[in-house]
Amino acid sequence: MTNSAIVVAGLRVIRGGRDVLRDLSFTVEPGSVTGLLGPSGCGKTTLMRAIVGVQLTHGGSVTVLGEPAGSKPLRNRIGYATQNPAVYADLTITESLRYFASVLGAPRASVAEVIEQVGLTSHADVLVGQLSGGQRGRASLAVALLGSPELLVLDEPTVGLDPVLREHLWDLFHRLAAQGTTLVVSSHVMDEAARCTRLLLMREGVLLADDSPDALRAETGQQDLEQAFLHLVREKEHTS
Ligand SMILES: Nc1ncnc2c1ncn2[C@@H]1O[C@H](COP(=O)(O)OP(=O)(O)OP(=O)(O)O)[C@@H](O)[C@H]1O
Repeated sequence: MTNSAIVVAGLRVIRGGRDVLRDLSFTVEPGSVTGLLGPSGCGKTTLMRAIVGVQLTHGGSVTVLGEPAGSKPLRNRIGYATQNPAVYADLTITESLRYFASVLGAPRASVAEVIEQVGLTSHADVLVGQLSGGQRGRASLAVALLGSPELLVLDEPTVGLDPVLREHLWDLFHRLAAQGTTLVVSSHVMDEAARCTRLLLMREGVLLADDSPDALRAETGQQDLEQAFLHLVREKEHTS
């Protein structure tokens, strides 16, 4: 328990007067790729915000790498890529990353490395404002990778990408995990679930499942993870 990368206990968040996260509890092990999956609006982004410490919470606790979420010692240990790419339109990819590297105190040499990791080397000198949405998203992911953070929290990093690029990024996520990085990756596309070591399936602010893809298949008797998710939804509706 003490070695968990993330410990969430009884987390409650209210947004816009509504209970958005309701008494969530789970742990995330170091070096895992945890998929946060569920329909649009179920609370994935809110949970990620709570993990990185930028979300006002209304109960429970979130402990990250042994520290309270949002505390100062965590600042350089977490990389967070939001759904809205946070890179400057009037700088090139390389210029943007050099800027963020200096802010984070990351080595300048890591700039070319993270650009290569997200498959943007051929666009390194293109202005961010001239990139496609998917390319901008990858530039933002490159910022999150700077400084080799111990925990990467990635909000829908593969949205809008073609299958080849998605494969490339999932390979990268698993390579990073094999080196000890912990990754939490959200998606509302169930076909990405099979790529995770572990799944947190959410619906309406609660966890429907917290298991490996194989355990989920075995538990529900469904090979297809989308069907497994539907099975759990129906089961929950019967019991509530
Ligand atoms: N700034 C806000 N103010 C009030 N309510 C909000 C705000 N942002 C999100 N919400 C509400 O919180 C709930 C959870 O939103 P959240 O963004 O966490 O969902 P999500 O699962 O990440 O969705 P998506 O997959 O569409 O990104 C939604 O009902 C949403 O309407």
